[in-house]
Amino acid sequence: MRIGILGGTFDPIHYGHIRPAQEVKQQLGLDEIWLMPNHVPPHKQAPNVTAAQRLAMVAAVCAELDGFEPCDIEINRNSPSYTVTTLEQLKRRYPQHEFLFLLGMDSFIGLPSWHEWRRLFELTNLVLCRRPGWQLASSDPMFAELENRRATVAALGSRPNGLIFPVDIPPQPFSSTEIRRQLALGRLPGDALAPSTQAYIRAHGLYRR
Ligand SMILES: Nc1ncnc2c1ncn2[C@@H]1O[C@H](COP(=O)(O)OP(=O)(O)OP(=O)(O)O)[C@@H](O)[C@H]1O
Ligand SMILES: O=C(O)c1ccc[n+]([C@@H]2O[C@H](COP(=O)([O-])O)[C@@H](O)[C@H]2O)c1
Repeated sequence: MRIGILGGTFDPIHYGHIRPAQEVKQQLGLDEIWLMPNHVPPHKQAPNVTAAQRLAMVAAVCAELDGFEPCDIEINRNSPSYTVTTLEQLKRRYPQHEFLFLLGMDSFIGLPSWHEWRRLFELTNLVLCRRPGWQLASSDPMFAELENRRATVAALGSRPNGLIFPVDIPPQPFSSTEIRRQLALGRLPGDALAPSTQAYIRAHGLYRR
């Protein structure tokens, strides 16, 4: 199977995660998307709710979507969720699958700060999703990286690593930070959250001040 992995803190999961992943699955004809919450985010403060709660919200969303699965490999590893470590673990555990790693433009611009980031290109292909508010300047070192590794859908199907596919998707102007801010003010941003996520947040009283 060809599987797209979207890793994230998902604090909480929102349509800026879900819709790009759906588009990627459809445009690339992937068999599945795995949504993978991290345990210890390498570059962020500790999440606002527990890992189990973030995974539960992700799992509820996956249950409503065809071909979406939650992946708990990082949650079950009690060490920083470095993506290269995870990809090696996934490849060992599922040698029969091909994995592609999905990420938004903000993550891509920050890639040089990731643990052993160049090894990502030995392990996988990247699918780059645009994100409102994040533009790749031609002076950015990642601009040249993208141009050197830019792939078509056909090329992506012929090589398992080293390529970047920038996917054309409708922009999704959502972020977990803004959603947490709204929730702390007592507002439920219904346009940004799946019904199951809204229900979980309400039932567990999450993100209140
Ligand atoms: N609106 C969006 N459009 C495209 N990609 C997104 C969007 N929101 C998040 N992503 C991508 O999804 C992955 C996981 O994101 P994450 O869980 O950190 O959400 P976030 O909204 O950026 O969170 P926070 O606001 O807490 O930083 C990252 O690769 C990120 O770039
Ligand atoms: O490997 C790293 O050093 C690394 C640094 C920052 C982020 N990541 C991964 O990138 C994904 C998105 O991260 P975040 O912080 O935007 O939620 C998630 O799977 C993180 O574990 C990975």
